[in-house]
Amino acid sequence: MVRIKWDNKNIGSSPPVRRSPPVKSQTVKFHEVVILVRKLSAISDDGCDSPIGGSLPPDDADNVLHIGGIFPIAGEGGWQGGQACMPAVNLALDDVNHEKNLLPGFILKLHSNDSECEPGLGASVMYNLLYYKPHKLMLLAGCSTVCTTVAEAAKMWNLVVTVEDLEARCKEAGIEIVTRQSFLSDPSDAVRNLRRQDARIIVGLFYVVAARRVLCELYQQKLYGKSYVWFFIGWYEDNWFEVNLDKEAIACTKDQMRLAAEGHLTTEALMWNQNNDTTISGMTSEDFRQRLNKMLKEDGYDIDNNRYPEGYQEAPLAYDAVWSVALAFNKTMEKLSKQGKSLKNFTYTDKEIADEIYSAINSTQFLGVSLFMAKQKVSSIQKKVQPWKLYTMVSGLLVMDIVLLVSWQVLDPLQRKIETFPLELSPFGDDDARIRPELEHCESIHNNIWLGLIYSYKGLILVFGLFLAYETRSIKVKQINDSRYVGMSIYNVVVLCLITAPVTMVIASQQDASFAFVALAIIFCCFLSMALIFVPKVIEVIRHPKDKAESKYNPDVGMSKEDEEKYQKLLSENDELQKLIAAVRKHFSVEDKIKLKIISYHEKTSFQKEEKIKLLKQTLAERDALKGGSGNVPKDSLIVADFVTGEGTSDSAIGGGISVYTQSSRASASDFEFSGSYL
Ligand SMILES: NCCCC(=O)O
Repeated sequence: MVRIKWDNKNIGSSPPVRRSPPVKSQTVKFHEVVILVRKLSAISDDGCDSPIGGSLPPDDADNVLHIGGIFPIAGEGGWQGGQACMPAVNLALDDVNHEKNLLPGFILKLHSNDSECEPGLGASVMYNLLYYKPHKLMLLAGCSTVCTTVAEAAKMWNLVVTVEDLEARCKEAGIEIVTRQSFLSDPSDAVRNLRRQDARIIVGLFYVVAARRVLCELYQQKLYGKSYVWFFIGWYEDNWFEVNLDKEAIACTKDQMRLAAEGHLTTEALMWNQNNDTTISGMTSEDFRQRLNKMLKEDGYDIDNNRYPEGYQEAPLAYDAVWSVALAFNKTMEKLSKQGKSLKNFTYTDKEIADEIYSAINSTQFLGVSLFMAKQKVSSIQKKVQPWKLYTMVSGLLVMDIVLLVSWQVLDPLQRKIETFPLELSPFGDDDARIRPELEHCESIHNNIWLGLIYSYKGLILVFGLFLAYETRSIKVKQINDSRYVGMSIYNVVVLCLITAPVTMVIASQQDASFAFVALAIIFCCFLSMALIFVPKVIEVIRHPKDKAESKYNPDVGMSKEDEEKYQKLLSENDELQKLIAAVRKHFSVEDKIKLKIISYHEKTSFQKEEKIKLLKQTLAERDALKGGSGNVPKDSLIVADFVTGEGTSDSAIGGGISVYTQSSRASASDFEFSGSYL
């Protein structure tokens, strides 16, 4: 899922990563998921904003499905992608709500607030969304650092932290991580430590404002040039290292920044669907671009002069995210209506329905305006190789064998032939006796032609098998990840054939030796091939005996081995968390738990965040007082989904994924029961 983007308009196929041309950074695009945003406008009494889409029914109407959003719009220094994603979300909600075959009789309504890409504020927004009615079916968030906070505070998102994932992968690949540095606002000590540790390959995970500071610092401390390799996040604007220098009081000139940035590597997601296919909404991605541009122009952005708001690249992901939520709800509702139930009355204590929702989200596939969804459509198509096709192919090969062998037998049957040798003296010393050795052959008249025919046909299949194994060598799809073993088996067959064929020709006249040699070669070959194909499967079944039982969570999607392992890990962590939650629930009140969870997270972070905790605690206390101490979070439970990107800051970053969690009780914002796995 890697693409390389050489410039913003020319997103192409996959050339290898290499050093960038002068000044311009090269960009490797990674798969990116979805960020949703919502304008911080028209804030209503409940602390959240009014619905998108004009004259929608009131909050408590039976036909409204509520979702929550924590999105980055204002603020500085982080990622304010909501500026462009918000119009995309507006478009999507409008389209979804006007699609009469989708959620018939219901509309989707988003309640959101601005996190400013600030973790503390994000936690407060989350609290408000959970605390006030109406109950939200799902919570969406964007901006990695906020997602991390929400994940920590809510103790349920369990997303892979980027940095940790990167470290684990480096370890797997035998790459030693010399040091890991983080900083709050001044990177000089962090850069100095890198120099001290003699780090030469450095991965920087921070937002663009921090990136400019780091770049200037590494210029000052001379950590640039051919002796260093810097990796930065790729979604910064193209000339990020030479803009806003005065505004941000960067103590380097443009030339110095250019020099320091020379040759750095960046990674970025390919977000726009590159095909001109009509997508689920009836638009092509170009139609979507034009509609979005029109909205942005109306909002005052000078699109004609390439002045795009932040998050423009991610806008199709935001648009598709709303469609995926709507489709998943739709699927769940159809199932529920057959059982006389409704999504509207859903509580997450109902594990069965929670599983239905999770399964619906996991198996939702459509062609969207973003590459994320377009790629899903292409897909794990590959996975829809039906078993009957495989059976047909194997049967075809078998029929071919039968035809060849029968033709051989009918047209030129194998016959017993006797080869005689010159008379030999008797080994018993009898002068009157001579022995004539005879060798029985079982062959046809045109034996060599038939053998040549069969060898050529089998040889072709062997070569084709090698080709397939080579082509699928990097595919990690469970159903077809035999390629390595198939390759090894074919290699084994080829080597044994190359040895056995000439040897049997040479020793053909020594019948017993020839027979033994061929028989042993065949047995060894079959044994090894079958062991290579089946032993790993048996080991897999022994290691993950529960796989089959849990396949209901993900009936249509083939998971990679990696995803499966993550999934298993999450399931066991989930069990632990549930036990913990049950234990904690016995001892603390609802409000205590919310405070404790949020406080424990923030204790781990910065002074700045602690300040926000104080505010949050104050808010909680005020609300306690207002509600006479009985301010519970909504009685019904909540489903939370995360559509986040895969990058973040150096001390708190978050991996991409779509996760669904269910709140196991009305207890607290952080008491959630995880009920699914990553995509
Ligand atoms: N592509 C923008 C990602 C922003 C973030 O992860 O915070």
